[in-house]
Amino acid sequence: MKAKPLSQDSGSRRYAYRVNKQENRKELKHVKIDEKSVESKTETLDLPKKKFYRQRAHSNPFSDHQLEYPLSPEEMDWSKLYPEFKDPTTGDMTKKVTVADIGCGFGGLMVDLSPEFPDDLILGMEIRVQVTNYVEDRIIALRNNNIESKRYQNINVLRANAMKFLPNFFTKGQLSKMFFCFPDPHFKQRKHKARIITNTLLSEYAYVLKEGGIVYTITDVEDLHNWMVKHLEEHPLFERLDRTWENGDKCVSIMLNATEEGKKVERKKGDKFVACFKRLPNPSDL
Ligand SMILES: C[S@@+](CC[C@H](N)C(=O)[O-])C[C@H]1O[C@@H](n2cnc3c(N)ncnc32)[C@H](O)[C@@H]1O
Repeated sequence: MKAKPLSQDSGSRRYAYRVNKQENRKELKHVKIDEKSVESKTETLDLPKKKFYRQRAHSNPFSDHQLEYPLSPEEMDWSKLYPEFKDPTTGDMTKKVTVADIGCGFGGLMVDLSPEFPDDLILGMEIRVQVTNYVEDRIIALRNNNIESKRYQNINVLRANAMKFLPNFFTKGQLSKMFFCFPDPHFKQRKHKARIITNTLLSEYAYVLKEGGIVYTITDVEDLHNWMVKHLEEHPLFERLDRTWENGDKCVSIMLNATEEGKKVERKKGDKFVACFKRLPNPSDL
């Protein structure tokens, strides 16, 4: 008989850990923390451990993953992800998501962006289930452990295929920043169509980005960097920003150092290639 993977073997530590975290997640995920409970609250939550969230390195972006997504942005209930930003009297959100980390992986970029942009709602989109669960658990723990300062209330993650459903989540011109940090390189020629920057997808990114909004890209794979630059430069709605701009931008320095992939590249003393692009006005608006 074939052995079950550890994640499904009810006797394994990983299974027990995941079940426990899942219960926690169900209980804490959408809870707005009651300030009155702050004084009596002493329990700190441990940050999740990556070893319990292992899964395959890649997920096919063309598969049908049975993902949940709203029929239109109006149907999305953001208050579940950012309960602190729900107006208790009107029930409306006081802010909209304006920053998206596409393929956020383990969420390091959002964690570092959060205190720098406390008034922006930042959303990570991640296709892999266990990686998304890890980020959810990380944010639950960070919020819980920073109740008084209310830090990390402006970040959250959604399991989503960013190559398929972006306009279901965001209205036209909603975003001011989109990050593509160390995207999967899909090295083989026949797999290039699975890359997250393509002509068609760039038009979708241009739709959800506001005029003057920024696309940030970083990778350690030079060929992928050249690919992203070529496609973005060829697109009529994007213009590359120069090195001086990059050097003066706070997000570039965060992006260079905060992500888990970036740290891995750092340890191996690899190169990091950065390119940033500004969303231009639609020609019809000129
Ligand atoms: C190499 S990792 C980089 C993670 C993170 N940005 C970092 O720098 O540490 C690429 C991530 O993108 C995710 N991903 C790939 N295609 C995606 C898609 N279509 N939608 C959402 N996430 C995707 C992968 O699951 C993976 O976690």
